[in-house]
Amino acid sequence: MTADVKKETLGFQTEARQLLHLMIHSLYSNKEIFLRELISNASDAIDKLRFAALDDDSILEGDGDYAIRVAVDKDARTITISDNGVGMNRQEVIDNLGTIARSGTAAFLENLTGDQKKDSQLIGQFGVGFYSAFIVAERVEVHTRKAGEPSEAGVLWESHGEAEFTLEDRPREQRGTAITLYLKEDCDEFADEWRVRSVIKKYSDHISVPVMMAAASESSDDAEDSQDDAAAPTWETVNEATALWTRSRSEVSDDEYKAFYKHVSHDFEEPLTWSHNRVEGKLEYTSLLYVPRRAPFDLWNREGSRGLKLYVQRTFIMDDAEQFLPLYLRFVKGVVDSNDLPLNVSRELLQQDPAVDSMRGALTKRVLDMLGKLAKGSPEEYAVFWKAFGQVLKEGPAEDFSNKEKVAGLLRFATTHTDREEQDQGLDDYVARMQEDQDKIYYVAADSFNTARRSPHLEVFRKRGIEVLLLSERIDEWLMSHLQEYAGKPLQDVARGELELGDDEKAEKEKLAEESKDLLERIKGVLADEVAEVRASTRLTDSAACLVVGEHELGAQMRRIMEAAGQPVPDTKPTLELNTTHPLIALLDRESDEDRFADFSHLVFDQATLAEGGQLEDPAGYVDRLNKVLLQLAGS
Ligand SMILES: Nc1ncnc2c1ncn2[C@@H]1O[C@H](COP(=O)(O)OP(=O)(O)OP(=O)(O)O)[C@@H](O)[C@H]1O
Repeated sequence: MTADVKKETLGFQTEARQLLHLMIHSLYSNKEIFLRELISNASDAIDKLRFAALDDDSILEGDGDYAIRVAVDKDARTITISDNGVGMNRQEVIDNLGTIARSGTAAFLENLTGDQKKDSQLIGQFGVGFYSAFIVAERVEVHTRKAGEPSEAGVLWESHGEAEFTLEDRPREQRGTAITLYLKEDCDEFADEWRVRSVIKKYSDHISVPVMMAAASESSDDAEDSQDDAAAPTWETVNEATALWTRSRSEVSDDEYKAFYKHVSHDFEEPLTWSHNRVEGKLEYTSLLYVPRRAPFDLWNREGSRGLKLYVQRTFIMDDAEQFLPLYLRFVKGVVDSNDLPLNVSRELLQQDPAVDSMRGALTKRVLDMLGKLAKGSPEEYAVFWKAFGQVLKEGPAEDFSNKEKVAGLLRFATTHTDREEQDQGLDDYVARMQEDQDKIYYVAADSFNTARRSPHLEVFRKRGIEVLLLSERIDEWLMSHLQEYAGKPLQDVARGELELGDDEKAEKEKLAEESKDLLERIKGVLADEVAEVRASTRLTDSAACLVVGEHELGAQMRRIMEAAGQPVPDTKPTLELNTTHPLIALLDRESDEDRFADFSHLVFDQATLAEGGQLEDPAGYVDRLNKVLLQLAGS
């Protein structure tokens, strides 16, 4: 018979071992969370079974009374969490409790610094799950049997949370999973019934499955009594046990909303804000949407997990239902519970269902309104949001044409108004500060904040006190190409096309062009290969020159990004604009030596390229010419 028992010892996957080690050593100050994690897993296991039973209820073996039971034994110093959920077979136990298969894990582990304090914050972002048992336990036993399989299929998993675990066959009458923690010496508070009750109330009230403990009157500190109770306890429900989103808003406290967020998001931090709504009418559904405080590791991974937990008439259907929100709102977490979708809905069906489309439209508006409210009501919290998710929101105008204006109102920028790197100015702020005769929203794009801020293109704007948005993120120029206007005001790149800030400017420009006609032509002759045109500038006050691209051409910043990505870019030349009042340009005008004139012209062009953060085609040539001029000036 013993041959059947098949006990084997297996090693944890390296990453799992790392995680275990880290967890045990860094989450010490927050021990009680293990209970939340294990109850959360038990509730997920029950949700999964409930869902599987929609197809075939024989899997329930006649027991549809779902419950999670928590039993403590003070003398043995154990706590056991059992559920009658789906359970696991041998292979699933190996896969789930010996490795870490979740996406983002690798990224998480790469981010570890070895600094305990920092790492424990990281782990908070990551969600710890089953392994958190080892924060309080020196040994953990998992006895489980998959629903629908015979009792002989039961498996016992056991580990001290170090390098290995063992696995053996152990029949189990009851389907589902029982996890027993043999508590560390200084963790025996978790074998105390009242302590455990209070932790359950704190974290698991919102879980829709009853979490039960032996009735209070029956368990006592007396060792003998608790043994008797263990034989036939009367169980009573400790948590609220109604799905939180089905309750009315006025009945749910902020703490409950926060606890529920942690359950659905596996985030340790509190959410920034949330929105809970019941919709009645043509479509009936309830949604509870949260905005997290921090970006998950897989935010930039297009296959990363996103989407909402979908329930149909309170039955859990799937995680990560991404059809209910657009990609640029992929940071939103929460639940949607529909009364209209069929219980057997699949991902494929969701894609085709017109009800899903209209829910998506409404949920998108909800999220945008929630963000709008946050921005208005608590700008500091909104700044936290913007730091974490601003770049994702910038994808909005391109992805979601119908909400372009709404999304644009939520964007935040650095501008010349504050001249600080913080992106904290909205377009509404900008529009409110616009000058009387100003009809455009101006921006400059560069590859860093400082390059943008020091751009020669800004000179005339600064002189006239006209505000300019300072853009320095890769996505910005692309964003602007989709945004085009806000509040009826076109967005204008200050480095593009001909600039006329007022009527007087036009006349001035014509005058300048006329006066310096010869010089401009002379330079154009020298730089014919580099520039499309040379003209007198009204943009500059301090700098000698700047480059300008055509109204409909690729911006310089976009061009650099595309080149860096190895993408083909159209072969167009910029226009060189000169500040004809600048002493250097005056010097150029007086230069009669043609060679020196050519060197000077190239220098001016190269400097204009450098000032906007561009790369020189021939940096060595630039250095040669510059040195030549310097030596001449020094008289040698
Ligand atoms: N009580 C349980 N019943 C059935 N399966 C379970 C149970 N507890 C854990 N598992 C399985 O083990 C897997 C790993 O659990 P773990 O808590 O480490 O991660 P997770 O639940 O996937 O992620 P997180 O804890 O961050 O939510 C689960 O996905 C689930 O498949």
